[in-house]
Amino acid sequence: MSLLEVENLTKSFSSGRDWLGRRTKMVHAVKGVSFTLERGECLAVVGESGAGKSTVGRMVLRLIEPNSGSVTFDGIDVLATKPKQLRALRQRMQMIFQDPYSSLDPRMTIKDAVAEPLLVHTDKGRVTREKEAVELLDKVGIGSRYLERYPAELSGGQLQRVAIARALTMKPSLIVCDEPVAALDVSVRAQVLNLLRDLQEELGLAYLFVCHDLALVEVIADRVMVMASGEVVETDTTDQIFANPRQEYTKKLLAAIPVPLPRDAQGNRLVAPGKVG
Ligand SMILES: Nc1ncnc2c1ncn2[C@@H]1O[C@H](COP(=O)(O)OP(=O)(O)OP(=O)(O)O)[C@@H](O)[C@H]1O
Repeated sequence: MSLLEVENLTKSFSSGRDWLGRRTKMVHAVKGVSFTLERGECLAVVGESGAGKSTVGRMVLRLIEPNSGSVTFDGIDVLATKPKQLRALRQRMQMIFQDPYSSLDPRMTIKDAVAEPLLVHTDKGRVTREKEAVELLDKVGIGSRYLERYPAELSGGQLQRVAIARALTMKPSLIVCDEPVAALDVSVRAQVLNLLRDLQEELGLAYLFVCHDLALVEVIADRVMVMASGEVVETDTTDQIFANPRQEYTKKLLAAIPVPLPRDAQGNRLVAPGKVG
């Protein structure tokens, strides 16, 4: 049994209103998407803007309710869970958003933000909660001098590290990463990507990695699912997608990568996973 099994997910949104204010136009954002994700695996979801990538990621966590289809996480039918059970389940499948600032409470110190899930979901005492938060922050490269600071006092890269630490507090086995480095300065993207890669290896995490930048995908993903207009175009190992894309759409996406990826004379990539930046 795979960690995550997604079958035939479909989602339409109504957008636009007629002269009476009634919603009219339907956007078919996701049409019959199926895939699996193994424990410890990174599956990238790529495609142009509007392809339906984020909607798929959010439906897996039921942040968006699908119209139809099924999501099975660790044998549990996610779409059938009751609110209390879903809250518990969401601790084991977390999400990291593009904008780390919006995922953190501006009035909470960094240490409290990371310790908060332990307060809400466990009966651990304050000392233990704070100790675990400090350890996690250290693991993501946030030193002790930032513990009592507020989100507004940190850079985008530091905030994304904090958001990652918070996502790890409850020891999830799956993290949906929605464009986790897109909003960061180019100079810190590789560092955060490296961190995600290292954590994946160390903790055996599975990532559903929503990303429009194929250059990043090649570094972190084991497999790639290409989406266009709400549908899956092709899914294959990262090496196959880059070396032998089967679909024209995938070939066009690859051709649009602005800087050719560094390769040796045999065509192998020179930047090994986990060695970026
Ligand atoms: N809440 C919503 N209401 C109406 N339409 C929506 C909503 N969310 C998404 N859509 C539409 O669904 C389609 C897929 O959006 P989605 O954000 O999943 O695409 P994406 O591939 O993640 O693109 P991007 O990288 O630009 O976010 C788009 O046409 C989008 O406008």
